[in-house]
Amino acid sequence: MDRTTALALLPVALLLVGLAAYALVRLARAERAPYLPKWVWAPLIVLSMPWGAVAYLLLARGSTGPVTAGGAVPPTTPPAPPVLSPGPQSGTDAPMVATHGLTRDYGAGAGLFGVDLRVPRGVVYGLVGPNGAGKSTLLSILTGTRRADSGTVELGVPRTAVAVCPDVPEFEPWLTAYEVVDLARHYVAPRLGPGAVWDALRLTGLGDAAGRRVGGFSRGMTQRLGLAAALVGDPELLLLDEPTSALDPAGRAEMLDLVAAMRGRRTVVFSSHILADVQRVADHVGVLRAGVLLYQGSTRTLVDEHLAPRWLIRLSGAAEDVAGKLRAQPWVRRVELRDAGEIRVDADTMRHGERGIPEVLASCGAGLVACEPLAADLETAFLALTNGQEPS
Ligand SMILES: Nc1ncnc2c1ncn2[C@@H]1O[C@H](COP(=O)(O)OP(=O)(O)OP(=O)(O)O)[C@@H](O)[C@H]1O
Repeated sequence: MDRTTALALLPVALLLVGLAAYALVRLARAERAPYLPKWVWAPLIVLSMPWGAVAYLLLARGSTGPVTAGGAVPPTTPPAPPVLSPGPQSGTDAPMVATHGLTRDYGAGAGLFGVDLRVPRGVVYGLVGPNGAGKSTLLSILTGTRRADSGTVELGVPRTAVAVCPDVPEFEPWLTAYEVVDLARHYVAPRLGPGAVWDALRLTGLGDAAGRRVGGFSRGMTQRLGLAAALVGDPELLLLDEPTSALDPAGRAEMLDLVAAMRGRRTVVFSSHILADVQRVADHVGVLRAGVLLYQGSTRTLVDEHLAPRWLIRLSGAAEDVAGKLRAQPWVRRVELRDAGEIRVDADTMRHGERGIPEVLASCGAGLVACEPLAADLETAFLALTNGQEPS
């Protein structure tokens, strides 16, 4: 080869080497490679220049795309890149979701401020807060559809193992339910067969509606379809925005059972304004107010911490004596004498009640039927934390 030909071919050679180098860098940074192990891709890229590099870049692009709303329809415009430092974390104790100082300031006090979220693996995590607390902002940053001003998000799984379901999922009205979920399968889990589509439809109670066009679906059915589309890829992390908002009581109960059954197998983060629902299925809870995470941890602990020091006493005989003696105790705040020998007592502290009530009952020789602390619920704890602001 003469010098002139060699010089003419130099840019092409540089381009091929550059392409291979770029593919190798992408491969090295990827958590896992599409279809083949990483150690197979590396020599393939080098030895079959440029075809190995081209094939890798095309396939990798398809397999690491953004998580789709409802897991079904690819977004028409790419979402703004969130502040993300994904990378799976090692060890079973590593949280499934961890944010560090997540901030999105909309101005005038609205937004999200320094949120350090920790979602352990395998839990059902309920996100609650009053109107405008920042729940949607937080969820949309986690899903990658909104950008944070500062802070980071770490996910314990690749983004391909994350599925999202918005509160009002939207689908092309002329598609059937089967086609919607099948489309999601093609996009997020082509390795799975049509059986996965049927499983997801049946699980969400849409097996009989598989052939119906979704344009005629009610809001509740559309919400279930969104969940089916999200579940078809067998995600490890499921992010649900108000999953029960459009459902009637029976549909809500079914959806909650479905979510509860995922505990241990998947990690579910869901926002809800129905605190009874959250208390029923969420073993962990995060309480947001004005963009600040006021509490996160076990739902049980939150409720227990706000147990009202209040007891219900049932007596077999006349309760007036006992009520009178209780009123005379310095640690008793309030005594309510009810019909049928029932007394409700508010004490200063749980400890005072636990010790003082049995003493008073014994000193009166009262015929005791029952004496039980009145359980607080998540609503009580929530209102105490948020200064009486209603959840929304
Ligand atoms: N794009 C935006 N630009 C400016 N302000 C916004 C924007 N999005 C949300 N906000 C404001 O940020 C605050 C938090 O909103 P966000 O929707 O995250 O709260 P939320 O807890 O989901 O409320 P809701 O329960 O009412 O849906 C609100 O005051 C809202 O008005």
